[in-house]
Amino acid sequence: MSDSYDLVVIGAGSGGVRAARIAATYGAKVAIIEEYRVGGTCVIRGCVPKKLFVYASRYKDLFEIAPSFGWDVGTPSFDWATLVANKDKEIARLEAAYVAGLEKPGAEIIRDRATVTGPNSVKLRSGRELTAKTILIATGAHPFIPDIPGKELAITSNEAFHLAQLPHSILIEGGGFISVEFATIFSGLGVHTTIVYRGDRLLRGFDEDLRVGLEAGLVARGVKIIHQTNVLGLRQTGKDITVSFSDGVDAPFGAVMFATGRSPNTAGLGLDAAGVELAWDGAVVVDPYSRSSVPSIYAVGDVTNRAQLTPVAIREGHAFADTVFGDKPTAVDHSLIGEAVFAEPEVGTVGLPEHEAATHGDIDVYVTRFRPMINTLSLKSDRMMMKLITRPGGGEVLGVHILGPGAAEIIQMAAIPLGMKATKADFDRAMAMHPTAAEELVTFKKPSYVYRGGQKQ
Ligand SMILES: Cc1cc2nc3c(=O)[nH]c(=O)nc-3n(C[C@H](O)[C@H](O)[C@H](O)COP(=O)(O)OP(=O)(O)OC[C@H]3O[C@@H](n4cnc5c(N)ncnc54)[C@H](O)[C@@H]3O)c2cc1C
Ligand SMILES: NC(=O)c1ccc[n+]([C@@H]2O[C@H](COP(=O)([O-])OP(=O)(O)OC[C@H]3O[C@@H](n4cnc5c(N)ncnc54)[C@H](O)[C@@H]3O)[C@@H](O)[C@H]2O)c1
Repeated sequence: MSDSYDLVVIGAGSGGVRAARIAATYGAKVAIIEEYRVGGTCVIRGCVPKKLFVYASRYKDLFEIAPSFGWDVGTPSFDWATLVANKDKEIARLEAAYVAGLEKPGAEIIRDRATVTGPNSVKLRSGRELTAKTILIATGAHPFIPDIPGKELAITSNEAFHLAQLPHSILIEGGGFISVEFATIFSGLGVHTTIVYRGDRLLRGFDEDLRVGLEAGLVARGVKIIHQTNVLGLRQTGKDITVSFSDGVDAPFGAVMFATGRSPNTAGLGLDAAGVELAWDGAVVVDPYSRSSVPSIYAVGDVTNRAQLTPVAIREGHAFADTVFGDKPTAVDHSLIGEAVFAEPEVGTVGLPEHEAATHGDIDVYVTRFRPMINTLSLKSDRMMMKLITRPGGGEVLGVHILGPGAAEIIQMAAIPLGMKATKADFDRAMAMHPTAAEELVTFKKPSYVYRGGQKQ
């Protein structure tokens, strides 16, 4: 096999796989190097296994309301080992599909660790050296772990997917996506779950009503939330880990998990030697076409820290291949990225949150809260929240925020009219589907409140 390529991709995750596959389809000679498993974080230890675990955890809620529909489900029991084994089988199937998707158009998969040795050269751990007209850095990110005594006793999301058994209790540090999704998973599977967060409310930056509703929903499911507190240190005490908190309290937990953000994988990659500019956090600095400060080196996905989401990495990888190998220069538009948090209750959001929209001119806000129909026969008191933020008088829709069952699925569809700059009148023209939760989005009559000159009225 020759060692010179049109394209060498480092990292076979969401961004790298898409870029390699499309470049190969355009006729480029492509090698893609992966040190762990093809598919990357999303497939192997991110989105996909996480969502499978979320499904598993949601049975708890369903079992609770089952009697209200006449079902007697006895005392349900749960087997963690079965879930992990079935999840692993599905991940192996997906990995094989990703390998086939790369091999079909002729990309060569090299299972090794790569470092960059120059603008057009890459060295593998095995000693093999490759040259490439273009190098794509798609190495992703890794969990950031606060530098505290005993940090090695804690797990991150990486380990959470392969625990030998569920702990009796878990403390999760962080107030972002991974913290709330894993709090949902662990609490749903019967683990006493506590979140410790340095801020005053989870999911900083999200619309305030989503944040309030999410916390209420997690608490209703038995998750304890400690605010404005940090973990200062961990020590082993018998089978437990004793945590020292910044408020002076010490407490034991069966496990401790850091969900404190993810840092770009650039350390030891040789990018500095090649002259590639990195940001303060180690991210590769790129232009709108994902080109780094070295013209032959590009970067896509989490390693650029633009938005650490799989569809964004995929879009960037595809645009890179179109630009460099398809004669179609394509810049990715990062201005409207919808987000879903697969917590319980689920969060879906696209466009401006209220606190931001209110600083961008006058707005009307339509909000509704109601009991999801699936809960109406039971005593479950969860509320669903839907919010539409528009320009005054039924103008352009600026934001849609949903908390509750199906939020992610609904928001995926709401992202389409928002991208088309749809108005409230456009929403209202759609005939409602009844009975659904999403019909609320097309049947709002009067604003719940408005902002004029930045003031809520
Ligand atoms: C627990 C968790 C849940 C998530 N859930 C979601 C979700 O629901 N929705 C969503 O959109 N996003 C989710 N994400 C984020 C998503 O997984 C990432 O944004 C996405 O995987 C980024 O793709 P990437 O191609 O940039 O990097 P990755 O998918 O991380 O791929 C990078 C690859 O590069 C390899 N690599 C690194 N260095 C080298 C080297 N030197 N040599 C060879 N190979 C190397 C790594 O082994 C890895 O396979 C989640 C992330 C986590 C951790
Ligand atoms: N559903 C999804 O789309 C999904 C799910 C999981 C992860 N992701 C992606 O992966 C990224 C990483 O997830 P994450 O939850 O680790 O990151 P995050 O940025 O969402 O949250 C990190 C949290 O850790 C806290 N934190 C950071 N440094 C800290 C420190 N030194 N001490 C204490 N707390 C600290 C932050 O305040 C924040 O609350 C997300 O930003 C997201 O882009 C997406």
